[in-house]
Amino acid sequence: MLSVIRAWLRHEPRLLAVEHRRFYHGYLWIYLMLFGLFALWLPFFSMLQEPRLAFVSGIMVLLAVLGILLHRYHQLTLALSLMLSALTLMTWLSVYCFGHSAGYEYYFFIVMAGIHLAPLPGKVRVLATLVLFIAAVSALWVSPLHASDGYIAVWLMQSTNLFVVFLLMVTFLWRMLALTEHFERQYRQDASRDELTGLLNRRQVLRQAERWWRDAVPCSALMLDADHFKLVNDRHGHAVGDEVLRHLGRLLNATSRQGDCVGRVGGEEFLILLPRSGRAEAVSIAGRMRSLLASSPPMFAERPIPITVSIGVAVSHESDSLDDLLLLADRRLYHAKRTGRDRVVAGGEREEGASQDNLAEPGSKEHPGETPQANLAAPSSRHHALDGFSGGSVAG
Ligand SMILES: Nc1nc2c(ncn2[C@@H]2O[C@H](COP(=O)(O)OP(=O)(O)OP(=O)(O)O)[C@@H](O)[C@H]2O)c(=O)[nH]1
Repeated sequence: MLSVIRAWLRHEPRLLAVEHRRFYHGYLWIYLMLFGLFALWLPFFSMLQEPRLAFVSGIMVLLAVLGILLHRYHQLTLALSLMLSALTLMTWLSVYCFGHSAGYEYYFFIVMAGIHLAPLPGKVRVLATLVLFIAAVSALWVSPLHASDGYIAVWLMQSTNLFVVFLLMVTFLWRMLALTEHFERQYRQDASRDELTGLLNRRQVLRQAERWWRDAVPCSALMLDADHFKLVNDRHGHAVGDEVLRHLGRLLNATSRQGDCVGRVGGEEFLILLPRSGRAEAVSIAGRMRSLLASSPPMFAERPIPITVSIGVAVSHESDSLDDLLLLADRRLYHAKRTGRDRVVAGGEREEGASQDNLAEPGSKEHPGETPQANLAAPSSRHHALDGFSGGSVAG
């Protein structure tokens, strides 16, 4: 039962704008605490033989339940107005009955915090603060200075109220801060991840490359592109194409080592950075990626979807700048595509010579003037003739 209530309360309001999520969770917490407070006041006021206040507390408990329900179903402003009005009224009546030395006036500060931590328009905040101020002053005017005889010691009542207000205020602020931190971390993570595959996105992987290059960390770059991916989309549909990309992402993650950096930098193009790895190790990892894909292809309707990848490998000591390194990896990827796909190209005399010729116009007939640099600057738009598959190989 408790877990059902907890799950119901913890339900993430996806339909809410992101800037309102913190407000939703933080205020739900404070509404629950107010519900508890009103529920405690009911027997407390009955004990003090204040039937009017006990009766009002009962009504406040019901209003708090209503406020929580409204809030839970995203009627945030309505719930806020209801809860803050209820607390103001309750505070006003308590000050009126017990006098303004019993500590009830402190609850006006909770209302004040509730107004100013909510995402309300500036004018509404000013107006609400003014109304609250008038309510607070009028309560002090009409109430006696000291709690009348017959109540528990005034100092005890005042201290208890002060304690409760401290508790509410600290919990509220702590909760709002914790939520702010939590959501900031989540947004930062969302901003650095590729939504489809969960890998790093283009900006983050390039940022990591810049960091390593600046710190002179030797590394290899693997530029990987799915072969004839358009055919997968055309034959099986875009949703299956997405699943294939996810599968590829998982596979790249599985084959990379701790500390490697794997990102999706274009539609079906991935960049893998291997710090402190030479050419031999990079080629071996690239080969492992290819063979793992061959042995565990993505499945659709319990049938494998044959897919291969082409990979261009470049090593940092071959280049004078990061741009050059990535450009070289991209050229080799392009060369792998031109020479049959389903292969790793990692440099070497034969490939370099051939690639120089080929790369003078790398955009091919379909994209005259497209350069590998253009491929780096924007998600892949490389198109090639659909020449037949050739057996996998490692050139270099
Ligand atoms: N399903 C899916 N398809 C995508 C996504 N991003 C890009 N694509 C598709 O990927 C295909 C890329 O096609 P091309 O650039 O012609 O490349 P290709 O068919 O893989 O051919 P080669 O790279 O030459 O082997 C296009 O059809 C895009 O629509 C994506 O996020 N999901």
